[in-house]
Amino acid sequence: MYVSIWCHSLNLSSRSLAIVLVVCVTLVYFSYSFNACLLASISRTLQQSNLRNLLTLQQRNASSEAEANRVSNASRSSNGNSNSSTSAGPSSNSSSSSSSSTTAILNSTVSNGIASVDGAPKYQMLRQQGLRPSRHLPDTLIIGVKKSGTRALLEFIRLHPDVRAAGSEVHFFDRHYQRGLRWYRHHMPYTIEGQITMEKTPSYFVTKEVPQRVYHMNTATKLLIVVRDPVTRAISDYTQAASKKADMKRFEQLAFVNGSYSVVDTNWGPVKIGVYARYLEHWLLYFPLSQLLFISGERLIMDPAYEIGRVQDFLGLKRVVTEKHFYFNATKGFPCLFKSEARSTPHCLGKTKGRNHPHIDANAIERLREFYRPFNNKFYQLTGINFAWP
Ligand SMILES: Nc1ncnc2c1ncn2[C@@H]1O[C@H](COP(=O)(O)OS(=O)(=O)O)[C@@H](OP(=O)(O)O)[C@H]1O
Repeated sequence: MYVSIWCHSLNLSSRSLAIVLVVCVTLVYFSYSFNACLLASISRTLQQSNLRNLLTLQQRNASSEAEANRVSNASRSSNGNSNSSTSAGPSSNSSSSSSSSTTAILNSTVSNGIASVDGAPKYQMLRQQGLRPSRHLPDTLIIGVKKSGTRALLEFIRLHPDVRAAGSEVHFFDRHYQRGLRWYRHHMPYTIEGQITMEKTPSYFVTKEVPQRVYHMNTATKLLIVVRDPVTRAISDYTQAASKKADMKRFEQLAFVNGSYSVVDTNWGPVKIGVYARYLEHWLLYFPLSQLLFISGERLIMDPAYEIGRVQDFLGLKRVVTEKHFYFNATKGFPCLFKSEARSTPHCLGKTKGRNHPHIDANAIERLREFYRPFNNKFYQLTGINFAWP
């Protein structure tokens, strides 16, 4: 009645009234439906993530008692209890003075190797189910080798729901060691029980102090090492440096002493890093070969699923990341990722990965190959793998 009076007073015809009413009803209907959909979608998302976490936990609990031992091992050695290890240890000489200073740092900075997130409301649901997300020191490190495909490896393996990784290179063991393990742990992502914490800093492989420091953090740390033909690696390293410095000398001028190709400049970083055997020998003073996994940088490009399969086996993970997650992107010239098996969200590494290399004189390349050959052979012998670099 009021509407009719109102319409009369506005001198509207009954047709106009009908149109106004239809528009109003439609608006009310759409607004109601939109809100209902929004609420349903939010609630579905919450339920799914919750369920996924529960499933992950159940899977891990069922399949991996050893994994639980590993986690408790990590906590033990975080407490400075590295003597309880059954893995290969350093020679008594090498662990003397700096060993005790390391232990001092451990004792002063870490109470139990774990930082939990009590009080954060977003974790309330997980806590109600007895799951306590917390930050842990890494169980696994990608220690190198620079420019061999370490970023690709990390991006590929972190597709696995049981792997959580620090986003950027933390450089704890080579640059920030004095900040202590509490600082390091704070840079790790939150994990729930059964998830692996991972970090990659490629300079760890070539930094002298790092093997002993990792050993003192956790003797059971698993080490992933991507290696690539040292000549291509050197050129890649040079290409990266040249991209940051406009007046960089040519590769051939830097790789050899006095500009001739007779003497290789072994003090030049890009050349020096490629003598893998020298650095590996140092790591083997602290860790048995069984704790190291070598990944071929070449094969990581040609057949990423194969290499990621090996990595999952090595880490005791179910093979969740498979060939279904990869596709070859012809524009990029490299394998790229689907972030799920449903082949959604394609993703390639950024522009700094997969750069065009400058042309290098073939004689310079041949001379470098000759230089590396004995070191490569030594590396094959130490690892038991023939990488067949030319
Ligand atoms: N899928 C995919 N996409 C792009 N690039 C790939 C991929 N897999 C391996 N690579 C190779 O990774 C090289 C860079 O190595 P790193 O990630 O170890 O570099 S870094 O040390 O972290 O700077 C990079 O070296 P450059 O080609 O010289 O850029 C690549 O050859």
